[in-house]
Amino acid sequence: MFCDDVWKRSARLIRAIHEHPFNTALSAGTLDRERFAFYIVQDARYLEAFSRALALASARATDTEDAVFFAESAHAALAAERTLHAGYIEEFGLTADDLAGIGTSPTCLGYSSFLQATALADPYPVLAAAVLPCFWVYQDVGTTLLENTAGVEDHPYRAWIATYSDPAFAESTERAKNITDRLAATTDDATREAMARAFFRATEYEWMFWDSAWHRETWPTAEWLA
Ligand SMILES: Cc1ncc(C[n+]2csc(CCO)c2C)c(N)n1
Repeated sequence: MFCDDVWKRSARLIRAIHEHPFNTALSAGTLDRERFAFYIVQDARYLEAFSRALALASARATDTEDAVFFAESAHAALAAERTLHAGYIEEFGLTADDLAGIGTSPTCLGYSSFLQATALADPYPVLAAAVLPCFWVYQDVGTTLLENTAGVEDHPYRAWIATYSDPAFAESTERAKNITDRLAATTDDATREAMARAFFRATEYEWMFWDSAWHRETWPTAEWLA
């Protein structure tokens, strides 16, 4: 199956995501607020782009059930997750001015642009493969975080962990995998190869997204603009 194959081929990258200092610190509850705040702000921007890519997947879906799934996911990305983000933004005491002053990072823009370009210019099966790591990687990381933090009281990132370890979320991941497997099974070799490349690229961006939050990535040229 396509999904099992690309997941296996991503094993080293997935391990690097689990072992990334951002995620080990998140798990230990020692992740500093500045890094998490940076992540949340970038993620809120990413989610807007991701939601548009899912809405386009819904519009382009050839199967009505798949269209429903992508439309619901587009809504969930904006609604449920924004509640989570709004909660943390309030907790960190970030004002509208603070948010406006935090530029979109190169990695956030890269991942968002990649998804939107794929949504607009690539075959529909490639788009399905490109959005899959977003579901799968978070479900995988969320479940591991829940296992590792089950006994911890008052974990500062409990709400984040609960969102991604929710069984309903595992169900969405299964749906996204089933859709992608079905599309891969019924398309040609060249498109299947493009699907694998899109899956790997998105998974690389998932690692980069955490890494960019850890380093609070900025534009190296930012200071040269007035
Ligand atoms: C960089 C980044 N990648 C994936 C997710 C997870 N995620 C966001 S929306 C959605 C599906 C619909 O709820 C999922 C799984 C995230 N938050 N940030």
